Amino acid sequence: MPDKRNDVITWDEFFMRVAVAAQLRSKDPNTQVGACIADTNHRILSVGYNGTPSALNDDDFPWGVSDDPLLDKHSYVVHAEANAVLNYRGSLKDLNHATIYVTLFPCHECAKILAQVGIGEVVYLSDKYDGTESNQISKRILDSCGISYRGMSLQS
Ligand SMILES: O=c1ccn([C@H]2C[C@H](O)[C@@H](COP(=O)(O)O)O2)c(=O)[nH]1
Ligand SMILES: [Zn+2]
Repeated sequence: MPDKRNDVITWDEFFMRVAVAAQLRSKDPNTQVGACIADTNHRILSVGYNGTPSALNDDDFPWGVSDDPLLDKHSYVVHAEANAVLNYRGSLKDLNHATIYVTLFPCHECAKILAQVGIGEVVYLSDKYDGTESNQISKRILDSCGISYRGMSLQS
């Protein structure tokens, strides 16, 4: 009888790899973001990545940045975390105490959404906007709502 495999990847690594796979779908040329929401029973509830609303033709919208909001991609992109919440087909109360795995630390707008649906923990790969205004507001929101957050890295 062969022994069972024990060197399997951790749950953290599994869910983060799902988030990394999701970000591969992003058309953003500068920053691709993926998100995976898992419940306390290690079940994946939802996945999302940053992109324009699906009803828009993303060829008709800018992918660069501009001082003119009409010509700036940020005006049209739905963030990965928001998409992961919006893509969930069940009752939003299922997201209570769930963990979101994100490839980029959530901005303050996403932090508000995560707080509102009761996410319990944020696990992130990159915090490349650490110290920016949005990042500081995001951490203030998460701290105030008792949402824990921690960084992790993936083995290559
Ligand atoms: O919480 C976040 C923050 C940002 N995003 C998305 C939005 C944009 O598509 C990119 C950021 O582009 P930059 O060129 O780095 O400004 O990331 C997100 O999905 N979630
Ligand atoms: Zn965001």
